[in-house]
Amino acid sequence: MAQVYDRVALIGLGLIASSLFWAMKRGGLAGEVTGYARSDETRATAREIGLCDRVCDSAAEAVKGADLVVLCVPVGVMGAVAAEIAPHLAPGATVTDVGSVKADVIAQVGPHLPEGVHFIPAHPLAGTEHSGPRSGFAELFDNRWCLLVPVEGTDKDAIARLRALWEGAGANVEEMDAEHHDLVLAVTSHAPHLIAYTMVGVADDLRRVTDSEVIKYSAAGFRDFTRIAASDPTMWRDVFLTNKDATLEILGRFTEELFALQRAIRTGDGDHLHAYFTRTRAIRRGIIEAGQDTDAPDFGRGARKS
Ligand SMILES: NC(=O)c1ccc[n+]([C@@H]2O[C@H](COP(=O)([O-])OP(=O)(O)OC[C@H]3O[C@@H](n4cnc5c(N)ncnc54)[C@H](O)[C@@H]3O)[C@@H](O)[C@H]2O)c1
Ligand SMILES: O=C(O)C(=O)C[C@]1(C(=O)O)C=C[C@@H](O)C=C1
Repeated sequence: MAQVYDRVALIGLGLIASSLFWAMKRGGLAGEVTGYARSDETRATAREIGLCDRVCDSAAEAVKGADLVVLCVPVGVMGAVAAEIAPHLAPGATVTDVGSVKADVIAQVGPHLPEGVHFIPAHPLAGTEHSGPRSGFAELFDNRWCLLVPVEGTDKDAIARLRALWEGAGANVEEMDAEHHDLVLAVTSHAPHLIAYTMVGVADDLRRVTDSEVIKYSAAGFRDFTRIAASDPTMWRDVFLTNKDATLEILGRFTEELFALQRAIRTGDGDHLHAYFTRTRAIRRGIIEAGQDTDAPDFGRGARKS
């Protein structure tokens, strides 16, 4: 695969940055990759495991001369990091991010960037419940979506280059506008995470009553909830605080449906329950038939490493 950028800087060295680093190395997509993380400990780990060609002690040093800068920090601090790096960006460089929320990140970052720097927000729809510099792996983005959310008037060549990077990292790339992105992700990722957090919290409360039975006998569905609920607290706190409106809109609809199901159970309305579950089963089958579940063994892609 051809090199896409001469110099890439990764700011924040956790799951997504480390996965992108290994994917870039696998594909020969970047010349030199520099990296910076806020904590001494993370930088020391990165040096120890060879994460980045050069680990820098400041964000300013990491972005110096870079033609691509990737912000891989929690969405709540994107603006502060952008302010820190802005004076040190090379003219003509591209700044992108991997944040799970887009409108708020655009509002935070955009105002800090100087004229002549291209800003192309992005979001790879791939992750695990693990975090930190040791958690990444080169295959994370294989056959996953990466959404680019360019603001109006962005340079087409700069977009094409970022697209080539993500495709080289294994992802399928599409463009979307920020508001739509945030609503779609509220349905497919943010609200489901909140529900998982809540369900595990409920079980934990119950555990105090029934000793360790909830954990001991936990079935597959609940185990999946516990995996999701083990995700990084800082990342998810920031996701909910920055995608507030869309998440509250979806949770409102969720609550209405839940009340309707609750009522059907109380009144013994089996027809309602059966019709509802038939509809949801068809949705799952539609996803599988469209080949969009990369975890499904039906497609021979194997289970995802996490
Ligand atoms: N984990 C996922 O499933 C997933 C998937 C797609 C996108 N994202 C997004 O990617 C971004 C990174 O998530 P991650 O899972 O890699 O998190 P992570 O916790 O593994 O890594 C975050 C890194 O940012 C560093 N950091 C935090 N604040 C900083 C600051 N002010 N300056 C410099 N470094 C700082 C942390 O020390 C850490 O190295 C987030 O915006 C998240 O929303 C996460
Ligand atoms: O598989 C997981 O652990 C994830 O939660 C990954 C997941 C998701 O919801 O699908 C989480 C947050 C992202 O912004 C993108 C991907």
